[in-house]
Amino acid sequence: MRLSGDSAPGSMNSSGSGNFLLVPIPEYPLLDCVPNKTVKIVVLGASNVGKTALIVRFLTKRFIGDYEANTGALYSRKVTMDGEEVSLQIQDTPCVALQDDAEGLYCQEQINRSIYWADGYVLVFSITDNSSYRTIQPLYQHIRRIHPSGNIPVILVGNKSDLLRARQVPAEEGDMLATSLGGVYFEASARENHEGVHAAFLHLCQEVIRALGGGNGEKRKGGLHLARPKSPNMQELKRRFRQVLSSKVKSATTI
Ligand SMILES: Nc1nc2c(ncn2[C@@H]2O[C@H](COP(=O)(O)OP(=O)(O)OP(=O)(O)O)[C@@H](O)[C@H]2O)c(=O)[nH]1
Repeated sequence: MRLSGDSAPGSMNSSGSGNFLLVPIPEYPLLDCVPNKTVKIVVLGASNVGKTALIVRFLTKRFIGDYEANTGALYSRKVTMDGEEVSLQIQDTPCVALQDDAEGLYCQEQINRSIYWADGYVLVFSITDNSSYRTIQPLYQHIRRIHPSGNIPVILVGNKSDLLRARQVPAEEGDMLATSLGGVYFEASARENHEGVHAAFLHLCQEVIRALGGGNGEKRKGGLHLARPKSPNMQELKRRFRQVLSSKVKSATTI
């Protein structure tokens, strides 16, 4: 589906006009995909922490005030990193939740598939919501169960850093947790700042490329075998585009 701008289906140029471009990944590779350089990232976290807002901010530099609870959209973009073209694929996911006993994690099958599929992980909590922070450790353990061996490129994002007065999670705790997971902590505000969000995604992309050894071959062997997540259907995409193009656009920053 081609909505605006000059991108071929399945690709997004990192430069260009201020048009809002979110293009679904097709089920089959397209000719303009960058061979051997695909970075697959999944964004995970509890409800309402800003997963969709972060992705939209990263891809478009914009913040859209309200999002419907998402069912898991997959976005594609072509970016240039360190002078090389990379096909970046970002999977948004429905929320995960702790079970009542706070031991286990409720994770839809669709999310498990995304975890298996991905090369890198953005774990998001809101600095204003301690329970979303407490979800991160079990979430990481869940990822580990799906990928029992090997390096797991991960970043931890404490979102909503603009809401300082409502802060429930100190930055030091975010730092410590990220370190214990083998990742880096970023505090960001999808609402107020593009740079922080961009820096976080960029860092993860670089980690993924490093972990894949510059190529895109068969990465982690073993673990569960789960099929690639499905692209969102056209109806869902049309709905999301309408939403994005509606008057709810709060910021008119252009790419
Ligand atoms: N103040 C503030 N609000 C934010 C920020 N990021 C997101 N929000 C708001 O938080 C709410 C949830 O944002 P979403 O992006 O839908 O969060 P999500 O994690 O995808 O939510 P689920 O679909 O429930 O999983 C929305 O009302 C956003 O406007 C932020 O950085 N600061």
